[in-house]
Amino acid sequence: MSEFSIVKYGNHALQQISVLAHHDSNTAAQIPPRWVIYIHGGAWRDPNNNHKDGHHLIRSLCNSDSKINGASIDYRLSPEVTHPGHIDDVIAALQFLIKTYNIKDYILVGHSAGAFLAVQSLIFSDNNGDFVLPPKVLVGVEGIYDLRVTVEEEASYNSFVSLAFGDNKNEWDLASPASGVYQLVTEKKESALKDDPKEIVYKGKVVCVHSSDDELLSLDYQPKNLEKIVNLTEIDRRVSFENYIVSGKHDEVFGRAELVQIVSKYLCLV
Ligand SMILES: N[C@@H](CC(=O)c1ccccc1NC=O)C(=O)O
Repeated sequence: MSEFSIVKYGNHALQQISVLAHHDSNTAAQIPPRWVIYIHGGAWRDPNNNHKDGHHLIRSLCNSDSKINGASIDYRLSPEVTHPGHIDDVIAALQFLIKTYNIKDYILVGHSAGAFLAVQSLIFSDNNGDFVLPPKVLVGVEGIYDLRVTVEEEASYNSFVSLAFGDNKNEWDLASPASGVYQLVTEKKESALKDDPKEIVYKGKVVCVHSSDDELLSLDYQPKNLEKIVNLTEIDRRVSFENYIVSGKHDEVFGRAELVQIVSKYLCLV
C-alpha cells in the first residue's frame, strides 16, 4: 500500500487533505469508491492537532481491507477564521473528495471539535446551497456537540469557544448540532410545527465513541447531547444510534486499537 499524499482543495496552507488510496496507476477512476474520512479536533484553534491525527486509524483500516481508502482533512483555524469558516472548509473538502474520487459510500469520523464539524456537515450547505452526500456512518469520538454545554462543563473553555464562534450565545445555538435547534430524522414529518427543531434527513447511523478517561470532556456532558439529536424523534423516524465507552485520554483515543476495532465493524456498510 502506498503512502499518504497531500491534495489541495484551496489556496490556504491548511486547505489540504492527506489521502491514502489503493490504486495501480494515478487515475482516480481505478480507485474503489469506499472511504473512511477523518476530521481532526483541537478546539478549532490548536495547530498541534492536524490531519496526521487520523493516520493511525486510516492506515490500520486500509491495511486490513484492500478496498478501503482513507482521507484526513485539514481546515483553517481560529483566530484566522471564525464560524462558519471552519465548516465551510470542511464542506469544501468533502465536496472536493467526493467529486475527485467519485466517492459513493463513506464513513465520517470526527474527533472533538472535528466531531462537531462532522455533524455540522449534515446540517450546513456549501456556498452554492448544495448539501454534501451524507456518510453511511458518522462516528463522533470524544466529541463536542453543543457549545453552551462545553462552557457549562468547564468555564475556561469559553476562551476557545468565543475565539471560534464569538460571544453571542444565540449564534452558538445556531452553530451547535445538539442545541435543540436541529434534530436528525430518517424522514420528514408531513407538517412540522413552527417552533419544532429543524429536521435534518439522515438515513445513516450515528456512532458515539467516548472514553471514561477523557480528562477534557467527561462522559456526563457531550455524549448525552449527541444522543439527544436522534432521540427527540419518534421511534420510526429515529436515526440509528450506537454508543461505545472506550479508554484513554482525550488525545490518545484516535491513536488506539479500540477505535480501529469499532470503525472496522462498520466497514461492511460502505
Ligand atoms: N489544545 C487545545 C485544547 C483542546 O483541544 C480542547 C480542550 C478542551 C476540550 C476540547 C478540546 N479540543 C477539542 O477539539 C487548545 O489549545 O485550545
